[in-house]
Amino acid sequence: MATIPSHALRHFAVTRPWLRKIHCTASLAFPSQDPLQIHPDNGHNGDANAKKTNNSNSQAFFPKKNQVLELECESLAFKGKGVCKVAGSGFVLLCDNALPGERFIGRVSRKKGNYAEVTKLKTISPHWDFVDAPCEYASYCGGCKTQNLSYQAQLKAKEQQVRELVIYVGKFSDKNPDFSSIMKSIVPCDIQFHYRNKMEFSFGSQKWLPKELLNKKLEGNENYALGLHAPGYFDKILNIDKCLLQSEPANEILATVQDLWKDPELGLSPYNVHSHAGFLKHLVLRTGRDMKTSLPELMVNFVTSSYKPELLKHLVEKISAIPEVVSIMNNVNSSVGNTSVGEEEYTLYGKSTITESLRGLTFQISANSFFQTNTHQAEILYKLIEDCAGLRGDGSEIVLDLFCGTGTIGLTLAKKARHVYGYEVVAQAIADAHRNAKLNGISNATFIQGDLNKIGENFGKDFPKPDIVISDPNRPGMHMKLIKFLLKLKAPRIVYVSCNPATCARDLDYLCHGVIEQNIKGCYKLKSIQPVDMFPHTPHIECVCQLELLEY
Ligand SMILES: C[S@@+](CC[C@H](N)C(=O)[O-])C[C@H]1O[C@@H](n2cnc3c(N)ncnc32)[C@H](O)[C@@H]1O
Repeated sequence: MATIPSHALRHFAVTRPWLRKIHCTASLAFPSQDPLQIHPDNGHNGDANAKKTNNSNSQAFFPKKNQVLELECESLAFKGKGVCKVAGSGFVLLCDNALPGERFIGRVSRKKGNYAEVTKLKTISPHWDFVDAPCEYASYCGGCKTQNLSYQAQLKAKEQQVRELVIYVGKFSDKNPDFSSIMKSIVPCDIQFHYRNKMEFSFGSQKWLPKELLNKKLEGNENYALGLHAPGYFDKILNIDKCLLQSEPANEILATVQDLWKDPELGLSPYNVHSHAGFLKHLVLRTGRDMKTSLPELMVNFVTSSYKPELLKHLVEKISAIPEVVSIMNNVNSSVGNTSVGEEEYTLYGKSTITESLRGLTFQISANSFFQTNTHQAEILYKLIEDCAGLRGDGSEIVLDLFCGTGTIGLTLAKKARHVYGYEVVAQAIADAHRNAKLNGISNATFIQGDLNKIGENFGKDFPKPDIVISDPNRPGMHMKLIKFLLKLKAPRIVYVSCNPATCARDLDYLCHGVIEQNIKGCYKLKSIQPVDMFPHTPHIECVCQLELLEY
């Protein structure tokens, strides 16, 4: 199963080979042709010669596993990895935690076809836009990969990534005079810390320490850790006392739990993912807002392997004394799986939901409901979606909200529409969407549970032809069945919201240029693509794309 169509990759694989790793549910198979082959009619002849040079260089140089190299990072790519080259060679090596302009010594950890991965050993000279990372864990924690890159440089790197994907995977030529008006500048997030309304911490029996601290002896239950998973490990936890991405009251709760939970008198133990013994699995902190006072209100969710409320009593007493805490929940997940969603849920203190508002609507959020994790930037994102949807506001239009989650996008559009139809695979999210509609007095919205990867011939018969389709898939993007359905449906407008610019570019290519291998014509014109930074310091990029049906 592969995703990026061969015609796009012929060119792109040479300089951006990691794109071959992007899997999705589309059914096209990646051809077994040599990805280094540059085809003369690939539509990017302007660059072909440069890439040929690059190609021959990269073939002349091929590093061995464990080889130590001096490298320079040129840009950031997929998952925030640095794109690096050996001086004088076009060969691409990807490195975690390498930033543009940085020169460093790295060891080849993995060879992958026509590129390799390296582990950074030592920085020779730092990157162009170095800033001191405010978080003490930034160098070790896999969450904020770019905290010591200036925010302006982070934005530039994200914008460049989207632009390259749109050109090389989406096949929208930057020589086209409309290109600069289609490709919008990234919308920055004006709150760069404390923006996350949800954080999930894990308890573990193996504390992870970075190499430089390894000689610090760990004794007794000092091995117990509460924090974030060490990058690349499912069983090792980086112990942390605070996270600069979450709210201040959430940090107060984390610090209170850290102070207390290792006390042997409480009899608490972390869950061991190997032996499956132990009680505490996760601590999930969610920040909402009191609708009357606009002050923060917090939910604390202890995920445990069994239901033993007496063990949590002391923690609950101390945490409930923090004024912002309005809800303490206990999700019991007795399976060997280590997710935070329990098969049973108990309220240990206060109410079972917290509230938040978005575009003037109120949402009730339970421990396991999906809600956009950066509320501040979600306001901006949803305004952009509304602008792109361009509803007339006379209540005559039908909106189809694909991958609707808890219905937030569709509900914010409902007041201007005749009817909204939402589709989503998770039953709980559909139940939340109905609850949210009721809570906001919205009666012109229907939410239906269904798997959009498995749509059949009858899909589309249960709702009238939409005037506007909103599609907001998760990272794998849209399934080929859904692409074909949309190309047949021919709704006048599509707003494609994406959290993965690579699969987004691929799907835009299909919708606008067709699926060449299957002799299917595209029928949309890309009007705009707007990158939005929802998560500063992380590699994530959101995009809002506006597509209009071509007139024949
Ligand atoms: C990026 S979220 C968008 C949620 C929502 N539009 C919002 O803004 O809150 C993607 C949603 O797609 C849903 N989803 C994933 N795969 C799906 C599938 N095959 N069929 C239907 N929904 C799916 C997920 O459960 C998730 O709620």
